[in-house]
Amino acid sequence: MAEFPIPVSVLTGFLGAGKTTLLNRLLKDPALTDTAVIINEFGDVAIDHLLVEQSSDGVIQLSDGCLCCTVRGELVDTLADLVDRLQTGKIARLKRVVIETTGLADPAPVLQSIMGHPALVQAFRLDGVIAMVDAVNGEATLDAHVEAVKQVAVADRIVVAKTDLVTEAQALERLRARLRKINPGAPLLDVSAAGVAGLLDCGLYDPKTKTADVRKWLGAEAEHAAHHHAGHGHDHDQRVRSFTLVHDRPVPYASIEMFLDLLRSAHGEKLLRMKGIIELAESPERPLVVHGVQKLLHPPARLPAWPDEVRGTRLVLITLDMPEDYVRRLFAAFTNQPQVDTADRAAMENNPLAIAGR
Ligand SMILES: Nc1nc2c(ncn2[C@@H]2O[C@H](COP(=O)(O)OP(=O)(O)OP(=O)(O)O)[C@@H](O)[C@H]2O)c(=O)[nH]1
Repeated sequence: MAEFPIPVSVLTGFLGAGKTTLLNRLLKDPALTDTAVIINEFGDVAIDHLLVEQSSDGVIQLSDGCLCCTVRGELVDTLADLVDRLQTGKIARLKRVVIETTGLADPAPVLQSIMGHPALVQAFRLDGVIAMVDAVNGEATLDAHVEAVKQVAVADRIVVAKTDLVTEAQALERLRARLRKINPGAPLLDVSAAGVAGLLDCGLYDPKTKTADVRKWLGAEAEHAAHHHAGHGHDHDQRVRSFTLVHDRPVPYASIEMFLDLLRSAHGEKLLRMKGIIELAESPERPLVVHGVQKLLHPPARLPAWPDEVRGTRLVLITLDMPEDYVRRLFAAFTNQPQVDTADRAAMENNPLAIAGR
């Protein structure tokens, strides 16, 4: 049987970045037995060579015990089908699902289709997003396609592949620096060092151990936000911003809920990723971990205790073309922080909370 919710890892990366190559290697690790691999292909993207044969129902039992399926239609249907097979005993065990997305995909809709589905959200939980970047073509891809920048921005882990093909060490270092800048919270791994241990179980919150790796990425993000300069070049990268919202006192749940609702309804598609820890007024001893991708918020989880001595609310937002000033004002309004009045009229007019006459 399976222990629900089953962790789902999403492997993204541009066309030819090396996703299938890495996946084939990872699948040899005994830790990945009873894993279902779902290859999310659309349109005329070539069928991946992982699939040696097609079975009538689309699910193949590989010799090592893994299941493999290609999705041409709805990912949701395939996942629901896996749950059905488990429950009817057609599949004996299922420990994990890995979804390899098509190279052009924005991973957010994939994540949303799982986490936004009332039944699937019971059966599956997002473990993490792994983005692969090709060391040879990475820079050009990031320049040409904002989707590639988004893939990197939402990732929990970034893997640089084909480093063996790069002859110029400086070029590789430049790419690494750029990736760190787009997403400072995610560890950056060389494909040669990327194994199951570093890539899976990489989500923010682990329901088994009831712990969250909050401190690590919050620290990195905060550091990044503090040193974020306009920089130069890389138009797409410039559009991606990360910033941290901090409040030192407990916040009522209703305020946080309203803040998040407004933020998502006004700017959902600009909010690439949000992660954070919240000190609730109702129960300040047990921090609330929130974790979202675009409009979608994962079911918030409560930690049994604070991971360290730092209390308060810290929310990190990774955004694309989002007016930071608006978000800061909105957050300040909900956390009752006195607002510093600036001459930024546009921001005030855009603020649904702005009180007339003030
Ligand atoms: N030298 C070298 N070649 C690699 C590496 N990783 C992948 N490749 C090669 O790059 C090509 C594309 O790799 P795939 O693993 O198919 O890439 P993919 O991301 O799955 O590609 P799509 O499914 O088309 O998006 C293949 O010819 C691989 O053999 C690497 O680390 N080093």
